Amino acid sequence: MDSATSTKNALLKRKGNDEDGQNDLPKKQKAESEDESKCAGEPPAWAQTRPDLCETIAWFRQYRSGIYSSKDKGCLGLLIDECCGGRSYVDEEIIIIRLSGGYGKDSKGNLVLKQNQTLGSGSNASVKKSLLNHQPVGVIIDDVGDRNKEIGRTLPHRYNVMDFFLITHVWPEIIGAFVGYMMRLQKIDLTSKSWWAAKGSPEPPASRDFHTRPECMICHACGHESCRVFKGVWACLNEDCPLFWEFINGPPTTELEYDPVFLSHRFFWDITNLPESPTLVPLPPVVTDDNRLGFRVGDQARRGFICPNCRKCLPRVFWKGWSCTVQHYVPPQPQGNELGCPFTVNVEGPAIPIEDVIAPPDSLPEPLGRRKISGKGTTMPRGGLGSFYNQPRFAPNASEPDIDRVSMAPYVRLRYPIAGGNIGTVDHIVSNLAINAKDRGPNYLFQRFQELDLGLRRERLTHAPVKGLMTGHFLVNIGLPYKFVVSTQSKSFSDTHQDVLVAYSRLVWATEKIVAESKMKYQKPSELLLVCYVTDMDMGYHDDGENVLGPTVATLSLGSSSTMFLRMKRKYFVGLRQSNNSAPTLTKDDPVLQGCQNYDHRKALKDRHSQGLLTDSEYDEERWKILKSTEDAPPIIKMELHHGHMVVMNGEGLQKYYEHKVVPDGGLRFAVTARHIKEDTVKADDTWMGQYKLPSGQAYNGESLFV
Ligand SMILES: O=C(O)CCC(=O)C(=O)O
Ligand SMILES: [Fe+2]
Repeated sequence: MDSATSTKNALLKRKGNDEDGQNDLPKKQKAESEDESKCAGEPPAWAQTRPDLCETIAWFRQYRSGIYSSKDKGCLGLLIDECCGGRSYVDEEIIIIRLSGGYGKDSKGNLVLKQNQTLGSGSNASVKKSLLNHQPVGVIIDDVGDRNKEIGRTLPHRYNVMDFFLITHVWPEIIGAFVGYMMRLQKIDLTSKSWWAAKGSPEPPASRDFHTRPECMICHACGHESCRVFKGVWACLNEDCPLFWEFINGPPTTELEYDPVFLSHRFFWDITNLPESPTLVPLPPVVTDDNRLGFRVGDQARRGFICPNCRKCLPRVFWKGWSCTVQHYVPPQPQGNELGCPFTVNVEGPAIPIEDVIAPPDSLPEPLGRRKISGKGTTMPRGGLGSFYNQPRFAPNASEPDIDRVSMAPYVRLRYPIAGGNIGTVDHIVSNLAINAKDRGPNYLFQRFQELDLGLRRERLTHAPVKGLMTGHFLVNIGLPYKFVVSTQSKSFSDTHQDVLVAYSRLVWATEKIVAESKMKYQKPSELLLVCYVTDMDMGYHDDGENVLGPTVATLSLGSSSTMFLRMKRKYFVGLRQSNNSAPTLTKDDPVLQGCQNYDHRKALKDRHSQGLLTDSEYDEERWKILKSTEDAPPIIKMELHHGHMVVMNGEGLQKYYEHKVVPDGGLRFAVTARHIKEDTVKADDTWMGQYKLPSGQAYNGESLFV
């Protein structure tokens, strides 16, 4: 047995003896055992939240399960957490863990295998692929408490990158009542000491035995060869054999322990001959004038890097660039390990000209009447009214708008009424080249929004499926705090640059006009949200929050184009609500909106119920007969939003019953949204932040600013 093996056995033994009378130990022994519970070094990369890790480590873009794989290469990365299985084992160079799939919690909350596993599909097939291909697999170890149970040591951080490993064995076992698979991995680099080895443990041996292999035996029933995995016992490991998991000499009398040779044997790999040598951790780039744009808004803009000082994963959080700062975290994010490191990669540079993000317009505006519906595959029209009208591209099933060239001239107004009574209206207000080029108009604002220090950053979502998940875009909130989606630190209107308020005044003009027509009471916007998108950023389906908002929401688009979709929320479209994997329930107070699934039938039932012809339970029973939780509602409105355009959603029902999403084109784009926040939803101390009176000279009149 080499010295590495004896350390390991010590580790294994200690795992079982954790609480064994530590207090009675003599001083020297106690100090040694305290060292045993600490790691010898620091990980090459670490993160406090899973999203930070997944945005930074290219071989582990897996937000939920423990295995990340690619279709071609198989398993690329895995996470060792608290539930790696009963017979799991971790030492300085070897890891033995279960494969995933088929596990669930029993009545006591223990994770148990609930069905047979196979290697035929999903992540288990990817493990097999990596085994056969000698694909390096990156491993991360997670410490949820103050000590990872598998390794028996306190790890320095929550998520810790270990190293690259190769999968050496995959075999089936009986786990509880079912067949489950296990795998053994060996660290690729055997020359340097692993950072997770015990503090004070010896260096790895200089020379290694690469010849010894575990003892193997051939099963007389199936002819398969299986190696000795467990100490003192042997069983056939061919799951198709009648003698599978039948131990010769009878079932083991004690708990199974790994055979020392199975743990200690090592394979030699010529690293240069492996299929590829991926990068373990990405170091920060050197940003130059030549490559700046790519990091600022292009292909590299969403990459994460490792801080060279403290090795923290740095996802792109700030519009200005990458920054290793405690401000990445907002309560209730973990507060530990905040090193206050000053490292930054700044990507600020000269403003990107508007011409670079919108294609040059082919011509001046076409006469509005000559509209052609474009065919499939045409590219997004850019550059103003002329090209927009050449290719209006309404979504299939989506409604066509009424065109109004007068009431908001020189803007053209496309009005989408929402079917079914009192829901509301959506106005798409189309600008043109002349409007965009006017003094302090959209072209100017696009430039200024890049030059001003607006404080744009990605924020942690408050109701995220994965803790720490960030918005897919940069944002900053002005005026009253708007906390529906993210807990944003708001800036008051009085602390906001005049140029931002120029955008605000344009939205005030648009909303005043539209609300006046609707005969609703005008509620002035008291909040302004600036959203900035670069490559790969978007905003999925959401509503803006009918409980905290007045009924009017208006957005000004600046820069690159995008498409906005509006659809009925699923629970109203199908009449059933379903959260996660739970069984569907009937939508309470189903309004049965025009355009929902089974409208006629559902409406007839609702009418009979409200006339007292059906009791509550009869109504529910009848609904269960016809409602099916099938698909999401198709979008009823699809709007192409180009530079300078505005959208006004007016009506509470639009946020309550409908949801919208924005799919940007990929270039730099700002969306400026004005909302009225209900004051009773804001802390009294904060109300001053939303107070703002446009000084004379700042109100927009539809042409240019009054100056
Ligand atoms: O990007 C946009 O145009 C709209 C953004 C939006 O829906 C929002 O901020 O809630
Ligand atoms: Fe929105």
